[in-house]
Amino acid sequence: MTEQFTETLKQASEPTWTKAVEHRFVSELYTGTIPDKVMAFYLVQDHRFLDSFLSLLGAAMASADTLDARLRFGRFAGTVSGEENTYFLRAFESLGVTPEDRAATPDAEPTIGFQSIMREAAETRSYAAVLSVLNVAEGLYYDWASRAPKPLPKNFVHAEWITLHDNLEFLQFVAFLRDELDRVGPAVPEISRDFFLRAVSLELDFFNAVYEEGNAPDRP
Ligand SMILES: Cc1ncc(C[n+]2csc(CCO)c2C)c(N)n1
Repeated sequence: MTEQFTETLKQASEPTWTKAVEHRFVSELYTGTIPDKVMAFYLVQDHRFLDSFLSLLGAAMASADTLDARLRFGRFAGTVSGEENTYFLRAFESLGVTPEDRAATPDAEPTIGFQSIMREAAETRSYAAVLSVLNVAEGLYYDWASRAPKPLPKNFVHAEWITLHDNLEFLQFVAFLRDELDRVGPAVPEISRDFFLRAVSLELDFFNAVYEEGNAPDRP
């Protein structure tokens, strides 16, 4: 059954997928208790992720095999370029992160890893490879965001990072990505699996990096 293809990939990525979705960063985000220093580090790194992510979306638009898919990627690229970038800038301001601070912060290892896997997927010109990375980057974020308990934290820096990944438009986009990979992935299972599994590992590494020495205080 072709519609189980993404489910098979997700199962194959366990236990890493669940470790990422249930990460300490996620549980502290739910309760609004991530220290500012940790959140600032995460968002500075993630803002860089966004840059390569937009070029991956461009590759999706170029490699898609239908007009409908191209239109959806185009609309989504518009949302990401507008609202999401605004969130980052407001969050940096609220956390006291200046443009100079950002410029002085080097890319963390998982940031470099993500930039290269996104570039690599784009360069394959394979729609399935691009979709595999997108399914992880979007599906894994929807998975944890949609499980957030209510009420959301008061601080918008935390609350909006949840609602950006748990809203109707995002849910529909995640469902679209899944349907697309279920449709085109089974013809190229090895490349799909390779990109999917590597992307899940990078997601976990990305969360782990924010708690590594130098970035975060120890647990109280
Ligand atoms: C490491 C990392 N992985 C996935 C996402 C999720 N994500 C990246 S771009 C984008 C599109 C618009 O929200 C989404 C959902 C992230 N932010 N950071």
